[in-house]
Amino acid sequence: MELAGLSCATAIAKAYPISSFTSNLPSVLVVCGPGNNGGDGLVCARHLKLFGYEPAIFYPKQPNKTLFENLCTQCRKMDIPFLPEFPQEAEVIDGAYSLVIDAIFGFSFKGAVREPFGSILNTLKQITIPIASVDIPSGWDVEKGNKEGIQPDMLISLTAPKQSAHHFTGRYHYLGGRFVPMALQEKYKLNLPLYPDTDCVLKL
Ligand SMILES: NC(=O)C1=CN([C@@H]2O[C@H](COP(=O)(O)OP(=O)(O)OC[C@H]3O[C@@H](n4cnc5c(N)ncnc54)[C@H](O)[C@@H]3O)[C@@H](O)[C@H]2O)[C@H](O)CC1
Ligand SMILES: [K+]
Repeated sequence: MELAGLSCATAIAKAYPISSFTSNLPSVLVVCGPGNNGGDGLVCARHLKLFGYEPAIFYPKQPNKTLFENLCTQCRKMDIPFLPEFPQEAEVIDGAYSLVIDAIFGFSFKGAVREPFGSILNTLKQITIPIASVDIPSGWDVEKGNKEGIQPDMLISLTAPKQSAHHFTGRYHYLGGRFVPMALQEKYKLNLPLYPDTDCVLKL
């Protein structure tokens, strides 16, 4: 999770460098879901802060587990605010932030979206600032995607692109999570591209 979150922040900093924003402290809204995809989001927020961005986190369903509690503690100690509620108006998000990180659901998402995430995703469908999705655009079927769902500007595929990545039409697709042992890559015929040097991300 640490390496996944670092990969996400690194890829985001490459696609949206601070110099590309009008503000030199670009505000980033990181929306975290209840599973490990949300954990990747928490780690990503921390690294974005270290890279000079101004992240704020919305984390409505926090699991009662030490791992996630510790990740939250680290964020708080780095003065990253946790929003008490989600801005329901798309215009409010467009006005307050430069970028949204979607760390709501990853590969374990299934069925119809339950609240509060249904309303959140509906609002995210209306914003005009770019969305960067961690691993899978939230609300998409892992294999089939979702034509009616959010359409992110960026996708960071972790470990390996999932089947639904074929439906991604945004500008930036990165691979991150350089931690799969060779034996596993061979066993599952992952056929992963080579990362350059010691980089933790690769633009696809
Ligand atoms: N395992 C790995 O190799 C790595 C995984 N990483 C990241 O982890 C996610 C997958 O995490 P997981 O905890 O399995 O699940 P999710 O975060 O995708 O979500 C589960 C969470 O969501 C709830 N849920 C499921 N469906 C719905 C729904 N329809 N409505 C509302 N809520 C739903 C469910 O109850 C759980 O609470 C993977 O994508 C990566 O981001 C790391 O990359 C490290 C390597
Ligand atoms: K996601």
